[in-house]
Amino acid sequence: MISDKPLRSVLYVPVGNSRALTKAASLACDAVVLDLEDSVAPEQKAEARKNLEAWFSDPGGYSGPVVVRVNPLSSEWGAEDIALARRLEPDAVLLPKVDSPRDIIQAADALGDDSLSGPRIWAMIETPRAMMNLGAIAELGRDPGSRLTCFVAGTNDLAKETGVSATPDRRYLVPWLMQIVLAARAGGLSVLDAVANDFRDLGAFQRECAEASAMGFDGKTLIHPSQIEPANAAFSPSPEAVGEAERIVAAFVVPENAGKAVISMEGRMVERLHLVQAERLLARAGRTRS
Ligand SMILES: CC(C)(COP(=O)(O)OP(=O)(O)OC[C@H]1O[C@@H](n2cnc3c(N)ncnc32)[C@H](O)[C@@H]1OP(=O)(O)O)[C@@H](O)C(=O)NCCC(=O)NCCSC(=O)C[C@H](O)C(=O)O
Ligand SMILES: [Mg+2]
Repeated sequence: MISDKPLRSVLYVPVGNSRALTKAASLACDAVVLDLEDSVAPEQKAEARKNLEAWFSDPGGYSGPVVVRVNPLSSEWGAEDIALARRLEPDAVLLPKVDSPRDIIQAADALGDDSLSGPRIWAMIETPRAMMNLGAIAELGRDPGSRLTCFVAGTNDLAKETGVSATPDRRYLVPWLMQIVLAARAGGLSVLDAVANDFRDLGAFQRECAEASAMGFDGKTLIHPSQIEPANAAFSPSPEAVGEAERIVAAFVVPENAGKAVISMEGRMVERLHLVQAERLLARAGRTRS
């Protein structure tokens, strides 16, 4: 979350593409990632920074959360990108190719001395070293001064760096995706699934979103406007889930259940931890209702 906002659909917008930048204001995504990294060719990096600055001075009516994906700090563009982000103050900076906690600490320092204000940091988990260091990176989420608030899976780079086949059913990637979710929760972080490259096959995309929601992701990163609506639907609580949550809350307030730790409801055991889950789901439903 950026504060308490949902992150069901987070759209990458290539900063080198002015039509796409203009389009952002008309789209129903929960957040945009203005991308200075892989969607911008090396010779267009300087121009893209200018586009980014111009967009910040006139976002064309866009009023949602804004994340800027910078180039890796170790690259020739990283320092200038992060200095620009410090000046523009987006809600968050997305750091690609994070390998270790040191990358986050270095970026947090570059964003300013007062780490409790200014942009938060989202970390892309897309390198073998990040996978091996997941626990230590996630632990930074427990310290608000680290700025770290979100993990974003990057399966294109993970497949490239490991040689794993990115099959349509993601069977070889799913174990790593589950580790990313687990680590994010250990660190109190939000967590977003990777992009689906085949943006014309919306049937496959819906299945991937349903799977990602069941895996515990808060939302999905997207590359095309056609993916927004299916992602919003998949990561919003279903009417059935809302109905069940309401019945659990109601069951705990009836006088005969007052003070009980465990009750029987509709033939199954319901504990107070289920009440906490139900209350969370209802809060999420309230935020995502549109
Ligand atoms: C994939 C695309 C190159 C397809 O572009 P195109 O063929 O132009 O699509 P359409 O003609 O269908 O577009 C229709 C209109 O929608 C606008 N559009 C398209 N994409 C976006 C977008 N991402 N944001 C905003 N608006 C968008 C078009 O401009 C058209 O508008 P109009 O003409 O006014 O009607 C293209 O979709 C694209 O470039 N997508 C983003 C690519 C990107 O950002 N890639 C980097 C992020 S993914 C990544 O890095 C993965 C990760 O790191 C990992 O390792 O896994
Ligand atoms: Mg990547």
